[in-house]
Amino acid sequence: MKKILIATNNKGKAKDFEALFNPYNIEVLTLNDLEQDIDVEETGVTFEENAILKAETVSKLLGITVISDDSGLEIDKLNGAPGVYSARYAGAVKSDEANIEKVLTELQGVPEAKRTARFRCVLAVAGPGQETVTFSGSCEGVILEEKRGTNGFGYDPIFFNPEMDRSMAELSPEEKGRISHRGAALRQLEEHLPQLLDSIGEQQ
Ligand SMILES: O=c1[nH]c(=O)c2ncn([C@@H]3O[C@H](COP(=O)(O)OP(=O)(O)OP(=O)(O)O)[C@@H](O)[C@H]3O)c2[nH]1
Ligand SMILES: [Mg+2]
Repeated sequence: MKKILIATNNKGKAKDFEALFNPYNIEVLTLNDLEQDIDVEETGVTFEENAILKAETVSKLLGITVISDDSGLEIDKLNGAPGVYSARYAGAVKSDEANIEKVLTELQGVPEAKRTARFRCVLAVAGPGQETVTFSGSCEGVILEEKRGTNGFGYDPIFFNPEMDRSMAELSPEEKGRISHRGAALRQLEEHLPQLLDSIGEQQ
């Protein structure tokens, strides 16, 4: 079985990637599976900058081809916040719970029609001797007034997807993959898959 390293420490993302790579018979590994601790500082101001930064840093460090994911939630009423700061919106320590509370407080009293938002995801593929490439996807939705569902991670319980008529956290990983920002970006990456499989094949 081929293996691909996703340059992430986020276990929720890892589950999304597993659902998306399973059909290709590719095993998903993340930075949590390595012995050394790697945490790249995200100094970029766009998803693309951060995705490239994470992929290139980890690829150079390990000398292999990796995929990174930089993603986040943009809420129109909050002028696009939390955006690239989604992971640590409520403070330096990453807490999905505290982030959700902060968003719900900021949107208190805002009617449904003005609670529009989208998830964005940029994937970067970097490898030795290869030009880094990026792929992006987005997913439109509405911020709920309270949490619904227990699947997924991050803001999934308060992100309602009109297409599925459920919150992201009420979807199975496969259902989420069909409509999510990450799924959309990965389908873009599909065109690059032969090249990607070639480069990860050589690192077995
Ligand atoms: O409900 C959600 N469903 C999703 O599908 C999703 N995708 C991203 N996010 C949010 O955006 C941050 C990413 O920030 P981020 O790209 O810097 O990742 P991260 O710091 O969590 O891990 P790493 O990959 O950097 O190691 C995450 O923590 C989440 O808060 C999501 N929330
Ligand atoms: Mg991060």
